[in-house]
Order: sequence, then C-alpha cells, then structure tokens
Amino acid sequence: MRYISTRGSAPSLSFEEAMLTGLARDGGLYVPESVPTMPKSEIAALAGLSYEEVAYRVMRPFIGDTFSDSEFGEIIEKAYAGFGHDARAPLVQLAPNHFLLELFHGPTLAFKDFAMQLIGQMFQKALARRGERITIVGATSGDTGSAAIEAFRGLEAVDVFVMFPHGRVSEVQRRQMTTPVEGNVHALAVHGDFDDCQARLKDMFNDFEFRDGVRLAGVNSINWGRVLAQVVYYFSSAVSLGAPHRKVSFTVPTGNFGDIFAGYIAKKMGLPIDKLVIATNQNDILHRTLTSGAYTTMGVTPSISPSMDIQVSSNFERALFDIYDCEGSAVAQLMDELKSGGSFNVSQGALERLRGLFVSGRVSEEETSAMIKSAFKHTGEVLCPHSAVGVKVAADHLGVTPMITLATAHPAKFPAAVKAACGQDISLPPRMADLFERDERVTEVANDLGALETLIWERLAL
Ligand SMILES: Cc1ncc(COP(=O)(O)O)c(C=O)c1O
Ligand SMILES: N[C@@H](CCOP(=O)(O)O)C(=O)O
Repeated sequence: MRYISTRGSAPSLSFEEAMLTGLARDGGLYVPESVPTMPKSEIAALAGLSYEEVAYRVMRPFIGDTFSDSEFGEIIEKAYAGFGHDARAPLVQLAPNHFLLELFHGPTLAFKDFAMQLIGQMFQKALARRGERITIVGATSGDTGSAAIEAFRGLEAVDVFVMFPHGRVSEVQRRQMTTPVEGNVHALAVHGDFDDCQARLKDMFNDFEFRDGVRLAGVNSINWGRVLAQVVYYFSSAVSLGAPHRKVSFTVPTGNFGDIFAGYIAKKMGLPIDKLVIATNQNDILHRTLTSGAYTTMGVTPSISPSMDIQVSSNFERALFDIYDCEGSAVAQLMDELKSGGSFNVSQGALERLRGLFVSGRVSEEETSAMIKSAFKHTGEVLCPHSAVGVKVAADHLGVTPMITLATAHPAKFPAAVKAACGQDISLPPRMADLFERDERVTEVANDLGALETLIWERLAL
C-alpha cells in the first residue's frame, strides 16, 4: 500500500512514512493510492465482534508492513483500553429510525480520541524502532488539541505544541489543554481563529528549514492515520444495524471534513451507505459549496459549537482529489486560487459528482439550542451543541433507511451552552472533577509564523 499526495508532485510513501511525515512536501495531503475493498461476506463477519476486532480487520489492509499482525493487534488493544464504555462507540436510539453514535467515551470526551489514542500508540512504536524524536505541532478549534496532548504527554521522544484560537474554545476545552503538567506539552493561545492556526501549521510544514530542523510531525487530520482510525466506527455501527444486508445513512457534524471523509472511505471500501449528510453550523462553507459550487471563505463567526468554527476545511481537498479523477495538478490549481483569492469554483461536472456523494444542511445558533432542548425533552439525551447540529440536519433526511448521527463530543465540554439550552448541569467525569482547580500553563502568541517558529525553537532548546 503506497500513499500519494493530493497535489501530485510529492514522492509516494509507505504507511509509516506518510504517518510520520504529515503534510506532503508539495503542500498536499496523503491518500492511499487505491482503497482496498471488503467483500460483503467479510463485512457480514464483523457482526458480534468487539470494537477492537472490527478495528483490526478494517484497518489492517491500509497498514502494509509497518507493523506485524501481532504488533498491530497490541496497538489497537492499548489504544481503546482507557475508554469509559465497553462498546467504545455505543449506539443509542433517538427515534424509530434514528440512532446516535456516541463517540465521546474516550479520555478527553470527544471523537478525536478514537484516532488520537491509536496514532499515539503507532507513533510510539515506530519512533522507538527508528530511535527518533519528533516535534508535533497541532492546530485545534478545541478537541484535537486536548486529544493530542492526552495521547502524547510525558513521552520522551515527542514534544507537543498545540495552537488554539485565543478566547474561542470552551473553558473546559481550554483547561484540558493548559493544565497538563508534563514538560513536553506546550499550549499556545494564538490571536486569531482556527483557520489562522491551521494555516500557520501548514506554513510550518512548507518551511522546509523549520520542518526538517525540528523534525515536524502532524496529528491533525492532515495525517492519514487520523482519518483511517475514524473509518472503523462507520463499520461497527452500520453492522450492528444490519449492514451489509441493509443500507444505513450517516449524518456528521462537520468542520474540517475529516470525519465525514472517513465515512466516504468506508463507503468506498464497500460499506452500503445510502446518504452521507454534512451538517454545518453557521460557518457553512461546505453547505454553500454544495449548493452553489463556489467555495468562498467569509471569515469565521464564533458559535456555540466552537469546534466546528472552521471555514478552510482541510480534508475537502481529499474529496476534490477523488472528484477530479486523482489529477493532482487540478487540485493544486484550486488550492492556489484559495490561497491567493480566498475562493475557487468547482466545475459543473465536479459539482454533480459531489452532490451524488454528499448532501448537506446548515443549522443556526437558535436552531442548535432548540434542538438540545427538544432532544432532552423527548428522549432524555443531553446533546453537545455539535451533536445537536447533526441531529437537527439529520431530521430532514430521515426515511426508511436507518440514520446514524455522530455524537462527536460529551455535553460536559460545553456546560454553558447546554445549560442555557435545556437547563441541565452536566458534570465532568470523576477523573476530571478538579479540572477547574488545576493551574493553567499557556503562552499567548501572535498569529505570525516567525513568532510561532521562534517560540517553538526556543522551547526545544531548553
Ligand atoms: C465536537 C466536534 N464535532 C465535530 C467536529 C468536526 O469534525 P471534522 O473536523 O472532522 O469535520 C469537530 C472538529 O473536528 C469536533 O471537535
Ligand atoms: N474540530 C477540530 C479541528 C481540527 O480538526 P482535525 O480533525 O484536522 O484535527 C478540533 O477540535 O480541533
């Protein structure tokens, strides 16, 4: 299995190299050269298996010889051992044909743990074998950062820097990033929005002197390993509702497009998915693109679902690559237009293909709050604002096919929005109960590449 860049002019890499490399050197994202398919009989055989066994069977073909069978099995066992639910990703029924996939039982209470715990184990194994140390820099709108810190804190071979938008994450999210005591963890509050943080991260990857000097690695969904790990719960949930003998649909609260792209990969692998529904908050660039064909950035507006406050949706590039028949030069041109002018238009043919693969909906702030209130009233389920965006959009797409909406974070991460919407006080799990008493350690930084790189160099020199 080789991995190629969406921009077509970086060398192809093995799984291990792609995982440790992060962004391709031509600025693109790595994708598998071809997606392995799972025959119907193999999908049917997943029924009744543990989450870990499903994970092994779904991901094994993508890993090549990076890990032996037994190493990979051990990595998966360790990755999910700390989850607070035996099923790892349990399904809860909301309505006769509508199910919620609870992805928030990991150590930091968001779906990011599914991938981050796994790549944490994979990085450790690969780095120990190579005798290398790396510097991870991540950009976060709230959840990736804490999940990355949790997966890598205290490791000898890794320093982890997390850039988050100053004042634009919830207090619980911020404290999850600023209170770990380990010296290899560095929380950076950037004066900008998430798009700025992600843009500076990509700038760092494109500054080869810095990249090679600090041995930069990425754990955002830039990293293919992140997307791959998220493919698994599409299989586990669909099979528990009768796939491959019956189709299912998914609605995914979407920002950086990594999670729904994982669903798209599951479908390419052979999982019978009917609809893949993109649910956006008021930062609705993906919904607008599907509606008009114009991908036009308009600046991020803060919302009560802050983790989805994103306008430059990194993994959309991976979808474009497929839609443009894997022509890296076409994708590179669109991305150049985006960088220079803040927008690009997809061709009519590409738009039709996109619309054949995804449908979309947008939810306002008021609708998000109303959804939290009504879900609590009618089902007793307390939704986080991101999950509420998903449930609201899903409601427009219910039919005979079972719909699974991804619940991407625990409501306790967003207590103010949840309390305001449905009056409920949701407490943090006991292991985090003292989060508000812990000391915070954070550095404010300008949205400036030079300032960020200098800070990272200085910290590494200590
Ligand atoms: C809670 C939550 N929901 C949804 C999303 C959107 O997921 P993605 O960026 O993969 O589209 C994020 C951020 O990634 C998130 O943290
Ligand atoms: N919502 C994310 C944004 C980063 O997404 P990623 O999947 O690329 O890591 C967050 O919570 O940080």
